[in-house]
Amino acid sequence: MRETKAVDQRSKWELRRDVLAVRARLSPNDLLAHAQALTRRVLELPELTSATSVAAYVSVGTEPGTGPLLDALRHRGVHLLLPVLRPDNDLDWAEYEGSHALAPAGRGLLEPSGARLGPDAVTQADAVLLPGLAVDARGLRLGRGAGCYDRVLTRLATARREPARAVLLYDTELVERVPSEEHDRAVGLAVTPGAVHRFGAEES
Ligand SMILES: Nc1nc2c(c(=O)[nH]1)N(C=O)[C@@H](CNc1ccc(C(=O)N[C@@H](CCC(=O)O)C(=O)O)cc1)CN2
Ligand SMILES: Nc1ncnc2c1ncn2[C@@H]1O[C@H](COP(=O)(O)OP(=O)(O)OP(=O)(O)O)[C@@H](O)[C@H]1O
Repeated sequence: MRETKAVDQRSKWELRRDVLAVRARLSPNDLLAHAQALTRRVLELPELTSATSVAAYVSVGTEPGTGPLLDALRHRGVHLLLPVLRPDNDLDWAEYEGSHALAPAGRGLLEPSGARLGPDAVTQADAVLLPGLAVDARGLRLGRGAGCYDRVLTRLATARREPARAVLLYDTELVERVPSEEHDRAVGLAVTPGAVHRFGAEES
């Protein structure tokens, strides 16, 4: 049991390293083109066209770009929540009030400067957009390893909330299997610049 855990941790670490190495090779032009394509696909999702409140995040570095998406959703009148990383790796939330109201935070993140609404604020969202490094055919995702979004998914389940949950990735980050642990919970969707993937119960 202990040994299996150690093997899983190692394979998670290796997959994270490989994905980040591929991302590091993206040019500024690639990043822009992918962000635009991703924005189009997310905006077209029926789950998003009907949403009045969406929990999203501000992409940084070589992550699939969410900047244009945040502004388009805000323009639609959507109430947008953005995460604020707490010292215990849980996420607090604050409203997106435009790019001028984002401030540099720890770990290279950009966070909203407005009032903190508390970790439970995410349970009020109609849709949650999650960062990630890979997702598999079961909808299980691999994140950066702090467990922030594992906690979010647990919090939604505890509150018996089932908002649409979509992880935003590049096309190459859909894999057959990610190493998973008992605390991992599946998401229903993965959106990449090239496609929308639906998993499990949300499959159509
Ligand atoms: N843009 C964005 N915002 C986000 C996340 C994310 O993945 N991306 N998060 C997702 O949970 C939460 C913040 N959690 C984080 C947890 C760990 C690290 C981290 O390990 N950073 C590295 C440096 C960044 C890198 O990987 O290049 C570090 O500090 O060593 C970053 C964010 C909420 N906001
Ligand atoms: N619901 C939870 N509550 C508290 N801690 C949790 C929860 N889920 C996972 N964790 C802890 O978070 C740590 C990292 O988990 P894991 O490797 O699955 O992260 P990840 O999915 O890659 O990252 P993230 O969720 O931040 O994107 C683990 O040590 C785990 O114990």
